[in-house]
Parts: sequence; structure tokens; C-alpha cells
Amino acid sequence: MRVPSALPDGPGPLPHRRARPARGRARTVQRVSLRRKGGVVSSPVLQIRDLRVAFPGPRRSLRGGRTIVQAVAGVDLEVRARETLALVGESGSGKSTVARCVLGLVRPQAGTISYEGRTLGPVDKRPAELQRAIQMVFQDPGSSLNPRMTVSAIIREAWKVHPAVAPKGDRRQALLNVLADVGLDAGVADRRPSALSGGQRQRVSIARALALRPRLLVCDEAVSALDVSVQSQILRLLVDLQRSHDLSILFITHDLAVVRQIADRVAVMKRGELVECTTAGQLFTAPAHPYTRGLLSAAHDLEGTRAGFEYTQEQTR
Ligand SMILES: Nc1ncnc2c1ncn2[C@@H]1O[C@H](COP(=O)(O)OP(=O)(O)OP(=O)(O)O)[C@@H](O)[C@H]1O
Repeated sequence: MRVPSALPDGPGPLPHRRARPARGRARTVQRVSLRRKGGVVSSPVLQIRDLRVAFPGPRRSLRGGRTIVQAVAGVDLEVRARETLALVGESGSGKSTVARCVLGLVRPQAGTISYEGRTLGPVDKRPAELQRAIQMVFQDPGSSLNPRMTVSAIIREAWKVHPAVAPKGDRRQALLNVLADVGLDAGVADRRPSALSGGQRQRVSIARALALRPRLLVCDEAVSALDVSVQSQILRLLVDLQRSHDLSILFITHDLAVVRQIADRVAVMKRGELVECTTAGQLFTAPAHPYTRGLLSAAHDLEGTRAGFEYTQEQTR
């Protein structure tokens, strides 16, 4: 089971925990919320109703029938305009399956998903504008970017599928614009992913999604493979892009430190079910469900262990 990683310091310690020594806390001070204060109240763009997905599980015995894995067991969720909704939960709780349903890559057994009031079917049955409107950023740009293609070719490929987004004569400029949007200079265009750092590769993944002018970004563990400092840069970029491009973001992560930095609201999944959905502020100060309290506590313990280790290291230097 994946353990949630470090919980950073926020306005104060969690009510049921003692504060840690000041020196151990120093490293995480910068990891405060990147979100604007006051929260966001807006209309839903994505609505998920009673979503259910089951997969065939392992065989009961050599000659027995297959078990069923109920990956998603009746989830109701909405993502509002220009908000970031974090979907959290331990490994295997069904987060990625929800994301893949939103993308139309998995067909649910029951339930509906609608985008701005229009029901979403499988990706190949969606009209072009709906395919374009929802884009995904994956965890590992190393495997999601074609290593044989240059950055320019990777981004231009999106326009081959959706040519109306960038008319042919404008594509060079559109390419430079989208690279600039994600903080990459023009020189990157002719390089292959292997010649870029992990952070630059993830910026290319975001640029590829952004090139189609989406309205909703689904980020599945999009910063999990990055160092903490690079994580913060990419999260900052996503917050800036959200403001400049009016994006809504469904952000899937097991890392509560990341949640604290980026989320307006948080939905917590456990074994295919949603156990809690609330504002980020509420989740970190007064989590309602025992499972959420357990996740926070595990993350807090881990951070305490790290902070204590760093404190000891400093003392012995
Ligand atoms: N294609 C599949 N075939 C069979 N079982 C699957 C399939 N995809 C997911 N599952 C199972 O469904 C459950 C939920 O998986 P899912 O990947 O959605 O969880 P998750 O919360 O995203 O986990 P992680 O954080 O590890 O990615 C797990 O038990 C998983 O093994």
C-alpha cells in the first residue's frame, strides 16, 4: 500500500497532533498553499453520478470462476468551473479508474458523466470539441512522450487530430506560444524528451494538453515522479495556467502535501467509494471521516519522521 507522503506545515498543526520542533519544520515552510484565499464557488463543468466500474479479478482457484474487483462503487462528484478538485485515497481506491472514465478510456457498468450538461460516452464516440475540451496529464512523461519525436512533433501531433485549433500557417507561432505558456524557450522545440529534465518533460506534457485549448485538465499523479522543488514549480505553473486559461482541474494524487498546495476542494476515496468531499481548508483542519483522519495522521507521522531525521542531521553536522 502506498503511504501518503509528507504533510507540509500550514496555518497550524492538526488539532490532534503536537507541534514539531521549529528547526525540523523549516524545510517545509515554502510548501504552503498556492491557492488564492477565499475559495471558489462556481457552477459545475463536470458531473459524475453514481459511477460504477467493476473489473474481472483473479481466479478463485485453478478451475474456479473469476472474482470481481469493484473499482468504483457508486461515486458522485462534480468539478466546478476554474476550481481544482483533488481526488485522494490510498493505492487501489479507484482514483485512476474514475479519471479513465472521465477521459472515456474505461466504460463504466453504470452511472453517468456529463460535461457542461452533455453526457460523455467512450472517447471514440465523443464529438471533437468534447474530446478536445478534456485533456490528461500523466504521471510519467518519460513513458507518455514518444522518445523518437521532437517536442515540436509531439505538440504538432495534437493539431493533426484537431486541425481547427491551430490553422496550418499559424502552427510555428502557436508552438512557440504554448511553449512560452509552460515556461519553455523556443530552443526546446527541436529536442527529444530524453534531452530534457524531468520537470521540462512534464512541462512538455502540459504543453501538449494545453495545445488543444482544453477546459478541463485531468492530472493523474502529475507531479509524483518529480523532486519536491520541481513539484512546487509544476504546481505553481498549473495554478498560473488555471488562472490565465480558465481551466478546471481534476487532480489525482496520493500525496496530501501536494493537495494542500493546489486543491480548492478534496474528494477522498476508499475502496471505490467516496467517503468525504469538502474544501481543502476543512479537510486539513477538521476532517470528518475516520479514514481521512487516518490518511492525515499517516502523512503527518511521515513528515514528523522526516523532520526529526533532518533535525538530527543538522545537530550532528
Ligand atoms: N484494467 C483493470 N483490470 C483489472 N483490475 C483493474 C484494472 N484497472 C484497475 N483495476 C483494479 O481496480 C482497483 C482500483 O484501481 P485504480 O488504479 O483505479 O486505483 P488508484 O486509487 O488509482 O490506485 P493507484 O494510486 O495505485 O494508481 C484496483 O484494485 C485495481 O487493481
